[in-house]
Amino acid sequence: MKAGCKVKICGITNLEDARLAAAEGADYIGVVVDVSFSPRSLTIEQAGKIFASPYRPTVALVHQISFTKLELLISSLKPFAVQFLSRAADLIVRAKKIYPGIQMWQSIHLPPADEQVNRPEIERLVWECSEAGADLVVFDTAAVISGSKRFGGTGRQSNWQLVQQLVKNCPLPAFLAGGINPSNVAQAIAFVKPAGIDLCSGVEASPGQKSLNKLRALMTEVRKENAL
Ligand SMILES: O=C(O)c1ccccc1NCC(=O)[C@H](O)[C@H](O)COP(=O)(O)O
Repeated sequence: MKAGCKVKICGITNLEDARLAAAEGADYIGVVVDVSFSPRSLTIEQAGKIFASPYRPTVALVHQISFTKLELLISSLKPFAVQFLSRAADLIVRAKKIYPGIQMWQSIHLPPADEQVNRPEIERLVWECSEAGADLVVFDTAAVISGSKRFGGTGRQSNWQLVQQLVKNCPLPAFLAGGINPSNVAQAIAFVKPAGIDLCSGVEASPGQKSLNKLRALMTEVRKENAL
């Protein structure tokens, strides 16, 4: 991975937003596939056009997927990477043998900043996915929204002091996600020093629709930080 903080714009639901994110300078785009608790989720069929588009390496986000469904997803979409929102060490071991050219990313969820964290458990998950052969981890926030637990797309920050330590000690490249937006992205990059940032709701006009102004404001801040 080249120097400078990478940017993944996630929760892309349509081709125009994929084009916009690429034109504004994002490095990756993310599409949530068949995730019941996401308002931005697409079926494999709906996601096909975005994965076939030429804009940016595209990551498929999945939750509690079977190996058979994972094979179907990979053969249909040919993603740059698969990002697992639930624990997936066993799937990663199997998938790496059959699809060595496809990156396997693991989301690791922390609670919102004002809640207690089980740090040894988080460190164990990092170790587990590293041993399994994952290429990258994403430290994201899980939170209860409107009565149900959401593993991503929450707009909530976790404890960035803790993430700073986790990133520093992580054996894999680590991205920061959760509640990043144009007004806090400079602090996120300068303080946590992640290999990349991953965001969704902070650059939207409404759920599932990206905002050109917010994307542009975000990328201006990222470029300033990357130039320091
Ligand atoms: O975006 C969603 O709707 C979503 C729902 C369930 C799981 C993951 C989801 N998005 C994945 C992402 O990678 C987001 O960029 C990440 O969770 C951060 O979201 P946000 O706090 O909205 O920036």
